[in-house]
Amino acid sequence: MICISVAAPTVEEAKRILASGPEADLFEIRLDALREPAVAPFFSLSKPLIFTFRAQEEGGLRPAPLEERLFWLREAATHGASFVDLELACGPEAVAQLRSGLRETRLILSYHNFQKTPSKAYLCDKIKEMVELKADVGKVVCMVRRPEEGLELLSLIVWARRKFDLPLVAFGMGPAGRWTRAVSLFLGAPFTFAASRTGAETAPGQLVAEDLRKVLKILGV
Ligand SMILES: O=C1C[C@@](O)(C(=O)O)C[C@@H](O)[C@@H]1O
Repeated sequence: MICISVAAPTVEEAKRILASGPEADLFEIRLDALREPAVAPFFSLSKPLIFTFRAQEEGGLRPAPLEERLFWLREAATHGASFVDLELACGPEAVAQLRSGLRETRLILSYHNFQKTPSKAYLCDKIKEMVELKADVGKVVCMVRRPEEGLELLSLIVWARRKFDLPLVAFGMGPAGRWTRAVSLFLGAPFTFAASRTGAETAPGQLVAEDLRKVLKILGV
């Protein structure tokens, strides 16, 4: 599945992207991008929604206290979000607090590293923590400099499924990681991220959804 990541300064603009994204199977609403965060206006759409209020340390577009971020994720869940995504680094207390308020909404626990791909052992520990904190889906997204790093990230998808039965989104950011965004789906990642159009990328190396769809079709997903 392709998830179009939507980082727009206003609700109107974000909704325009949602209305014009036929390639998307789901959308990620980046609340940290909105000048005035809101969740309710997004629920007129029939496609599943992920809400996240990304922490600045992991690529968020503005600083916001943890309490504010948790508040908006809880709001999103109350309105019927399919997923909420919180950084694992927020810690067990914040995760438990968010988790206790979820009904149907599934919890994504995520780890992003915009500098580098840490060692596999380190990333496996992060995934173990995600499992311990009862993530429904895990996510590990790191900057890759060499194709081998991309390969390591992809191998985590298989490892997490075999060892913990955890659906894991994992791929590499940056130009050297572009291929991993497509290939991750072959290895069982539940979804991958793409941009709505050129210029609307929310992370380095993101492909435009339309192009990604073509690649997947050629490769046979
Ligand atoms: O985790 C991810 C993946 C991402 O960083 C990317 O590289 O496409 C984009 C983010 O918006 C999203 O939350």
